[in-house]
Amino acid sequence: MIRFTNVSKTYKNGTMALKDVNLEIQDGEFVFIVGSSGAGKSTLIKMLLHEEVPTSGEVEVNGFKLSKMRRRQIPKFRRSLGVVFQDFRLIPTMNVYDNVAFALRVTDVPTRDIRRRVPYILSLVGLGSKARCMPDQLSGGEQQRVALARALVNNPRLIIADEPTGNIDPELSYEIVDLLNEINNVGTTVIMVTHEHDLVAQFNRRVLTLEHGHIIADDQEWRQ
Ligand SMILES: Nc1ncnc2c1ncn2[C@@H]1O[C@H](COP(=O)(O)OP(=O)(O)OP(=O)(O)O)[C@@H](O)[C@H]1O
Repeated sequence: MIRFTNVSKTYKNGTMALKDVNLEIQDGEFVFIVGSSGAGKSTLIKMLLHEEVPTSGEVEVNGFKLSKMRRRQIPKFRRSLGVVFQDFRLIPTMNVYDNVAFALRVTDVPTRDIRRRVPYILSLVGLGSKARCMPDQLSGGEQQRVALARALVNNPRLIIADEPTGNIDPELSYEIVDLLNEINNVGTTVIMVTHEHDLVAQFNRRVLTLEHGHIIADDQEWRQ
C-alpha cells in the first residue's frame, strides 16, 4: 500500500511543490496521475522513490515508512518497485537481453535463473525476437517495452511509470498503457503519470488530478 499523510514539499529556493497531500493507494490498483506542467507530479513520484524527502508529513510505500528507513534498507526498498521513465534510460552499449539481465545481475541472481527469467519477460512485452538488438536498432515504442521488461524482471509489487509515453508515437502509446494494464491485471500495482488525457479516457481507471501542489480530484474514472 501507498500512503501519503500530510505531505508537503518546499524546495530550497522556496517553491512549494506539494501542499498537505493525503493519499492512499491500495495494492493492486491502477492509478493515473494527471495535472498541468508544474503541478507537482514529478515531485510526488520522487517522494515515492525516496529521491526527495518531504519537508513535512510521512510517505509509506510497500510497508516502508520512508522517513524512518535506514540507509541499508534502501536497496531492498528499491527492489520492491520498478520504474519506467519518459526517456527509457537503456544502456546504449548493451543489447536488449543484457539491458534486462543487468537488473538481475546487480542483485546477484544466479545465472541459470537469469537465463530463464529474461526470455520470459521479453516475450511478455512482445520482444522475444529482439533480444540481440541494440537499443538504437529499436523504435521508441520497442525501447520503452525493453525499459518495462527491465522494470518487471525483479517481479516488483509496484510499477511507477513517469510519462512513459512522452517520447512515443500516439498509436504506440496505447500499446504501452495496454501492457501496463495487463501487468496490473495479474496483481501488480501501477502508478502512471501522464499529460495525455485521450489515453486516460481509453482506460477506465482511477485518476488523481494535481494542481499547484494539491490533489484537486480523485476520480474512479476519467471525466472531461
Ligand atoms: N529541484 C527543484 N528545485 C526547485 N524547484 C523545483 C525543483 N523541482 C521542481 N520544482 C518546482 O516545483 C513545482 C512542481 O514541479 P514538478 O516537477 O513536480 O511538476 P510536474 O507536475 O511534474 O511538471 P511537468 O509536467 O512539467 O513535469 C514547479 O513549480 C517546479 O518549478
